[in-house]
Amino acid sequence: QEWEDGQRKGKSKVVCGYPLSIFFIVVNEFCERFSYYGMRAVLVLYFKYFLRWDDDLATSIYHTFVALCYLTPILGAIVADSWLGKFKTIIYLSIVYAVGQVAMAVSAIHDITDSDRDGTPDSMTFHIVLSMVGLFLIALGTGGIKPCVAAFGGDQFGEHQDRQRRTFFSVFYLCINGGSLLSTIITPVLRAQECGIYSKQKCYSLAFGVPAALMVVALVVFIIGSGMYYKAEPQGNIMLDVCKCIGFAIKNRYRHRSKQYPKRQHWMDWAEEKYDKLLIAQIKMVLKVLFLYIPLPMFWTLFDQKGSRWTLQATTMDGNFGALVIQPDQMQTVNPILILTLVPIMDSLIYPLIKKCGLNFTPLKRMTVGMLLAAIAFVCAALVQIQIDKTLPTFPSTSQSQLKLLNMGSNSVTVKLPGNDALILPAAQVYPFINNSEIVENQAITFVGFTDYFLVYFRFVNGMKTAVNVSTAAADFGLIEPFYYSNYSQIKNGKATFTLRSGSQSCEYSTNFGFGSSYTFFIHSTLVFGSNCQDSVTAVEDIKPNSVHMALQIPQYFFITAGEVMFSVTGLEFSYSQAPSNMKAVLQAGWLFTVAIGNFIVLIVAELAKIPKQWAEYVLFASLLVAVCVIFSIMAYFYTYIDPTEIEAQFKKKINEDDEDDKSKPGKAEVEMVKRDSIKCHDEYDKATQTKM
Ligand SMILES: N[C@@H](Cc1ccccc1)C(=O)N[C@@H](Cc1ccccc1)C(=O)O
Repeated sequence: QEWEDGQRKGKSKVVCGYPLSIFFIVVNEFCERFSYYGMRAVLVLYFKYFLRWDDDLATSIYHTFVALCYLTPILGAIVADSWLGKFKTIIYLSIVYAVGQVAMAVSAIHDITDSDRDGTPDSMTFHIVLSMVGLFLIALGTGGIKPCVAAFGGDQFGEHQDRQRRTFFSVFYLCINGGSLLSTIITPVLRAQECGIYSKQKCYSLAFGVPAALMVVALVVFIIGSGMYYKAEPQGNIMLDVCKCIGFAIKNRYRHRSKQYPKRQHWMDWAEEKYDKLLIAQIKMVLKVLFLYIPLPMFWTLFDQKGSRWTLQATTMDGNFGALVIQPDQMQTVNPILILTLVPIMDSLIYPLIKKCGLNFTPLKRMTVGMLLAAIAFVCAALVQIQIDKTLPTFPSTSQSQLKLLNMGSNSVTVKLPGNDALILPAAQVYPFINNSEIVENQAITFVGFTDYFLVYFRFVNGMKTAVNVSTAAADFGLIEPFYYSNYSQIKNGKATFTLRSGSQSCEYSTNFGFGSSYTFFIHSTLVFGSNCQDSVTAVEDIKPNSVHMALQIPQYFFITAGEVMFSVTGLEFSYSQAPSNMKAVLQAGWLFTVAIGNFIVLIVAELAKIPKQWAEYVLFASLLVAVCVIFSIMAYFYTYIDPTEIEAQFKKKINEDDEDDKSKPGKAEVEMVKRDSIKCHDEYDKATQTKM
C-alpha cells in the first residue's frame, strides 16, 4: 500500500490536498455526460418526427437502448479488470462511443437520401440502419466506461484520503448533472433549428453532432491527463472467480446432498474445499446485497420514463412561459436542476434534521421513501394526463368516419344523413360530425402524429366564384379553385398573416396559431378584395391548440427527482459501502444492471398491458411500484448492515496468525485445521454482521 501511495504521489501534482489528475477525470465525466444526456434528450423525438415511428415503437426502442447502456457495464468491468486495465478500456471504448455519436449525427442528415429534394428522406432504411448501428456503439461505449471512470477516479486517492475521495464522488455526481443540465437545454434548441443542403428541415444532425464533438473533447481531455494518472494493474477477473466459486459451491452441495454429510451454516460454505475463506466471506456479503437488489428495477422502470412517455406527454402541452418558449424535450432539464439544489439541501438540512429528531433514517429506509416518491410522481403524471385528454379532439373509431359539413351558401340548409336525424346548418358555418357508418374516407386527422411541436396545420376552403391565391411573407400556398379546398400546409405557431389574392386585387387575414392546433379557414363568398378581409374568413378549429400548460409537469418532476436523490444517490453509496474492497466494481455493475432490467420492464408492461388510456398506464406503473416497495421494505427490515473492511481485516489477521502457527508447528493435520478455521471464520463473520439497523 505504501508503495502504491508513493506511486500516486510521484505521478500527479497535489493541489489543495487533491491529486491534479482527478481534474481531468471530472472534466472527462462532465463532457461524456453532456454527450450522453444531450443525445438522449432528443432521441425519442428523432424517432417520432424524423424516422416517423409511432409513440409505442419510439418508446420501445428508446428503452431498449437505455437498457443496453446499463447492461454493458458488466462487459466494461470484465475487460478492465481482467485484460486491459481501466485506463486503456476507457480510451478504447471512448473511441467506439465517439464513432457511434458521429454515426447518429450522419443518420440525421436528410439530404443524404433526399434525391427528389422534397425535404423528406427517400430511403428511410438507410437512416434507420445507420442510427441503430450508432446507438449500439454508443451503448457499448457509455456503458463500458461507466464503472471504470468512477473507480479510476477513486484509484487516484491513497488509503488515507477517505475524506478527499468522498468529496471527489460528490463533485463527480454534481458534474454529471451539470453536464446533463447544459446538454438537455442546448440540444433541443439545436434540434429546433432548420438546416439542410437542398431543403431546410429540423436540425437533428446538429443536435447529435454537438454531443459527438463533446465526446471527442472528453477523450482528448482524458488523454492529456495520461502522464499524471495512477494506473492500477488489472487484478484478474474477479467476476469470473466469483462465478466459479458459486458454481463450485452449488456442485459440491449437490454432490454431498445425502443426509450422512453434516449441514453447513451457509450454502456458500460448500466451496471451502477449493476456495479461499476470505473470498467465500466476500461473496456472501455481495450475495446479501444482490438479493436486496431484486425489487429495485421497478424504480428505474418509472424513473427512465421521463425521457420517453413524459417527453411525449409534453408534446401535447403548452410550452409558452411568456418570454420563454420551452421545447417538450427541454422539460427534462428540471431533473438536473432539482438534483443540483436538492442534493445539498438533503445533505445539509433534511437528513441532519431527521437525525436531530432522533429518527434513524438508514440508507434502506431512504431508498424505500424514494420508491414511494416515484410512485407519487406517476400519480401526478396520470392527473396531468387526464387534464390533457379532456382537451384532445374526439377521434373516430375504426368503425366510424369523421366529416365536416360546410355550408358555403347564404341561407341555412337542412342536412339528413342516412341513419341520423336531420340537422339545420346555418349559412357560412361548419359542423364537425362523427358518423357511425363508413360513408366517407377517413383522412381528417391522420397527419397529426407527425406534426412538429412548433408547426401547425391549416387549409383554406374557397367559397368564392373566383380562384384565390393564398400566401404569407415566407411561402406561397398556391391557387384554390372556386368552391374547392387546398391541401393541408404547415406553418410555425404564433401569429400569421395570410395574403389572399385574386388577379391584381388582394387583402390580408391575420390569425394566431396555438401549439399543436390545426385549422380550416373558410373564405366567404361575400369577401371584397381591397378592403379588410378579416371578417370574411371564418377559422374553424380542426384540432384545438394545446391548452394544458407544461408547468403542470413540474410536480411530477419534483417527486421523481426527490425520489432519485433518496433512492439513487443513497443506493450508490450503499452499494459502495457494503461491497468488499475487491468487489466494488462488481456491485456497481450489479447496481447498473438493475437499471437495465427496469428499462426492459417498461417494454414488457407496455407491450403486454396495451392500455389504451395513457393515464391508466401511469396508474398501473405507480401501483406496481407501491407493491414492490412493500416487498422491499420487508426485505430491508431483515437486512443487517456490515462493515466489509472490518470483516476482511479479521480474516487477514487470522490467516497471518495461521501462517505463523504453521511455521512453528510443521506437519499439523490439514483437515483438522480447515475444520477449526471454518468454525472460527463463521464466528467472525457472524459477529461482524450482527448490527441490524
Ligand atoms: N439525474 C441524472 C441525470 C439526468 C439528467 C437529465 C435527465 C435525466 C437524468 C443522474 O444523476 N444520473 C447519474 C446517476 C444515474 C441515474 C440513473 C441511472 C444510472 C445512473 C448518471 O450517472 O447518469
